[in-house]
Amino acid sequence: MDLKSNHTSPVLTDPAPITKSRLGVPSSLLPYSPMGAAFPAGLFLTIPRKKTGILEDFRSSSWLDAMKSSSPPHKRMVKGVNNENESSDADADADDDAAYCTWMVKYPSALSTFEQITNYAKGKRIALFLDYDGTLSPIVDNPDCAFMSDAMRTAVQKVARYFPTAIISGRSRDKVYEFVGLTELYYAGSHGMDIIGPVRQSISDNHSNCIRFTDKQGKEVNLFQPAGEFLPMIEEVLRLLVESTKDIRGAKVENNKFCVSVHYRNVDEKSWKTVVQRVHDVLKDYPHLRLTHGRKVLEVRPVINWDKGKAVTFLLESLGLSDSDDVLPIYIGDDRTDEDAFKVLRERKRGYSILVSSVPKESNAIYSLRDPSEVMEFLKSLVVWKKSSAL
Ligand SMILES: O=P(O)(O)OC[C@H]1O[C@H](O[C@H]2O[C@H](CO)[C@@H](O)[C@H](O)[C@H]2O)[C@H](O)[C@@H](O)[C@@H]1O
Repeated sequence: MDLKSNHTSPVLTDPAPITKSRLGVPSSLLPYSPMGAAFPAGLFLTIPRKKTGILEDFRSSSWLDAMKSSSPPHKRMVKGVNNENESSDADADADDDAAYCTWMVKYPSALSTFEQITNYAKGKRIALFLDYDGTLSPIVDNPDCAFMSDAMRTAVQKVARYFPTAIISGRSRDKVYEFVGLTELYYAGSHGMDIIGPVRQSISDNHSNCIRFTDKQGKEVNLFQPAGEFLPMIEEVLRLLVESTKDIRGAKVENNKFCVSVHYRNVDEKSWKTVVQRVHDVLKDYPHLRLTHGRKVLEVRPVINWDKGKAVTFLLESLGLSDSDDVLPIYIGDDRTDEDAFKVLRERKRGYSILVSSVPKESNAIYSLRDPSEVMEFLKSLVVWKKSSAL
C-alpha cells in the first residue's frame, strides 16, 4: 500500500467526523463505553486539518527518514579498528563536539548553570517531573531490560525527600513502577494517561475520571485515567499488532496499557518500511487512534487532548502547586513526547525544562543535560543545595 495514496490512514488523514453523543463520547466509541462512564468534555482531540508536527512528518512521505533519525546515533563507538580511518574519525568527532558546544549556547547545561537555577529557585517550592527511558535509565536494545542503576534510584529517592517528585513515562504505570520501585513518588504512565496522584477535592470536582482509593501502602490516592474509554480498543489493536508483526525479525510490540509501542530498534533497516506498513494496515480501521514516533519506536495512542504537558498541569493542581508564583516546576526528559511538557512550562513562563540529549536537537526546553549520568549529578546537586540552604 502506498503511504502517499489517499487511502484512509490513521497517520495520513484526519479522524472520521465525530458524532458526539450526549456524554460527549464519539459515537464510534460507544460500544466500548462502560455503562454510565463519563468522558470529560473537551478531552477529545481534533487533529487540525492543516497538518503540523509529528503527523506531518509521516504524511510528507519522510516517515522513513523520521524513523532513521528518531534516536541519536551512538557516537562513533568503534574507533581505530581500521587505522586508515583514525584521523577521519577524530575529525568527525571534533566536528560533533563543536556542533554540540554551539548547540549548548542555546540550551545551556543545567549543571554549569546550576547556580543560576538555584538562585532563581530560592524561596520557591520545587516540584520535580522526570521522564523514565533515556532520562533515568540509558537507552538499551531490549526495552524489558531498561533498568535504572541503584545509584540513580538512591538519587531519585533522596531528591523526593525534599521535593514532590513524579515520573511521567510512555510506559505503563505498573511497568515504570516495577523499574523504579520507590513508593514515595507519584507515577504517570501511558504518556500521562494513567496517573496516580495525591487526593484533592478540586481535582475530583473538575475531572470526572478520578477515582479515589487506598493504595497498598495505606495511602489515599487519586487515580486518573482520561483515556479509560479506549482500553478495549487498545487491547484489540495490541493483539492485531502482535499478530501482524510477528514475522518481522526484531520487531517488538509493547503493551503500555493506554498506548502500544511498536519497537523497530532491533529490526534490520531494510524491514523498517514493512514495520510502518503493517502498523498502518492495522490502524487504518481505527481513526480514533493516532501514531507518533519516539526513539526507534512507533507509538499508538488515543486521539484525546491529553499528553505529558497536561499531566504536569494535572499533577501540579493535585499537589496544590498550580497558579502560584512561589512554585518552580522542573521537568527533565529526552523524547518528543516530553516536548509537550516543556511547552507547558514555557507557555506558563514558569519552571525549568531540561532536555536530555547527547546530540544537538531543536527543543522547547531551556536547559540541557547530556545523558542519565548528568541527570543523576543534577538531582544530587539539588539535594546538596537544598540541605545547605536549610542550614
Ligand atoms: O516516556 P518514556 O519513559 O521515555 O518512554 C518512552 C518509550 O520508552 C521505551 O522505549 C525506549 O527505550 C527502550 C529502552 O531503552 C529502547 O529499547 C527503545 O528503543 C526506546 O524507544 C519504552 O519501551 C516505550 O514503550 C516507551 O514508549
